[in-house]
Amino acid sequence: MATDSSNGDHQKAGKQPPLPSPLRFSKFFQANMRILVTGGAGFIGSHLVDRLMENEKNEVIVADNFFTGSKDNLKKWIGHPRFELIRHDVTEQLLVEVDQIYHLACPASPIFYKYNPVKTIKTNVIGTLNMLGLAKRVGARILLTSTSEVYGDPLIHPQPESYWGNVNPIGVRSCYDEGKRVAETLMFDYHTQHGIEIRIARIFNTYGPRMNIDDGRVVSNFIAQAIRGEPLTVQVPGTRTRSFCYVSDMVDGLIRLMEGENTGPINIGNPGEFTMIELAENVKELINSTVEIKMIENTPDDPRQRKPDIAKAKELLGWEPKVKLRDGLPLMEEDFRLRLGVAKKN
Ligand SMILES: NC(=O)c1ccc[n+]([C@@H]2O[C@H](COP(=O)([O-])OP(=O)(O)OC[C@H]3O[C@@H](n4cnc5c(N)ncnc54)[C@H](O)[C@@H]3O)[C@@H](O)[C@H]2O)c1
Ligand SMILES: O=c1ccn([C@@H]2O[C@H](COP(=O)(O)OP(=O)(O)O[C@H]3OC[C@@H](O)[C@H](O)[C@H]3O)[C@@H](O)[C@H]2O)c(=O)[nH]1
Repeated sequence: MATDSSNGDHQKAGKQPPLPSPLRFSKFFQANMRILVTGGAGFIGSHLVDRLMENEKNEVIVADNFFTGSKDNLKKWIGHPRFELIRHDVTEQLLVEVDQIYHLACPASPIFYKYNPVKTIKTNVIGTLNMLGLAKRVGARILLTSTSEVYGDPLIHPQPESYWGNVNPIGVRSCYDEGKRVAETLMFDYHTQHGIEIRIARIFNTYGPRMNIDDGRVVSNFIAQAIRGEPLTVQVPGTRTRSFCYVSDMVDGLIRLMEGENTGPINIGNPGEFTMIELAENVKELINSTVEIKMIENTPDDPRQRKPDIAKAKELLGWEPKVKLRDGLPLMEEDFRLRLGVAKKN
């Protein structure tokens, strides 16, 4: 294991950050905080927007190309005076005046990020470069949603931030995991070279309401299958593990990271670890005990195990997840039943 203690945390920039807008220092007028959320029409992004909009001092701008996201996720904010939605692809430049940038834009489900791998890596590399260029011009603080996938198929378990990972650079997942690794590198290079204030969250598998029904990720697949009375498709061997974080906990962690003093990278995830068979059994028990569990083929390079070490998040952000898997699944079930139009039988 590589244990370089200078792995990003508290790294001191060589340069002073660019000055934020003069409005920030205006004597007589308390400006609202302008916040850009890229990928804000997606699953995590739209929950983040909900939370940011609760604060009346925030103006929120969402930039999204709607590849996996949808206006529907933001419908309650469209037309609100503190909210703006822009159809924009982050691989192109964006000129807006903001104080903070939450940079989430990137398809997250393997079936979507593998669909057009060249576009995925462009989104991660050129998209992150563009957002860093914007942060540099306007003096904004920028947070990147990186991923547990930077640890690849991890040989250290659970994964601390100091672990450098075990990633296949030319595999079918590389457009995403190597893309995010480059995005992290760009964040630190802009921080060191230009003094940009950066924050990096390494997000572990997150679930909750508003995931696309056809998203393809395991929790949304199993819940939709259980509600429809279809077999739960467990990919072989069924002993792969993941640790699932409910979306409200995730949003709380992201905001704490943005508002805190630490650059990260910081793992944000729920350390409760489950095999895919265990997950299927939980879904079966909670949602529909009549469905069967069906073993199906897996995809290449599927990480064998994943569980976050969240000691840093606890210590530096005062954060830990509150929602257990067995409490989060029924909350997601409610939303899926509404969207699928299938009521629960008593
Ligand atoms: N959900 C998870 O389990 C998880 C885990 C680790 C990291 N993350 C990261 O969190 C972020 C959000 O994930 P999510 O689960 O909400 O995914 P999502 O697919 O629901 O949301 C991604 C959003 O980004 C938009 N987008 C994609 N490419 C874009 C582009 N080129 N320009 C502008 N918009 C673009 C999509 O339309 C969508 O609204 C992603 O960066 C993802 O890598 C998520
Ligand atoms: O129907 C399914 C779907 C998936 N799976 C299994 O469930 C596990 C999790 O797969 P998912 O597709 O949900 O997500 P992964 O953990 O592979 O990737 C995710 O990791 C973190 C994020 O960056 C992204 O959201 C995504 O890349 C895998 O072992 C997969 O083989 C099933 O058993 N059945």
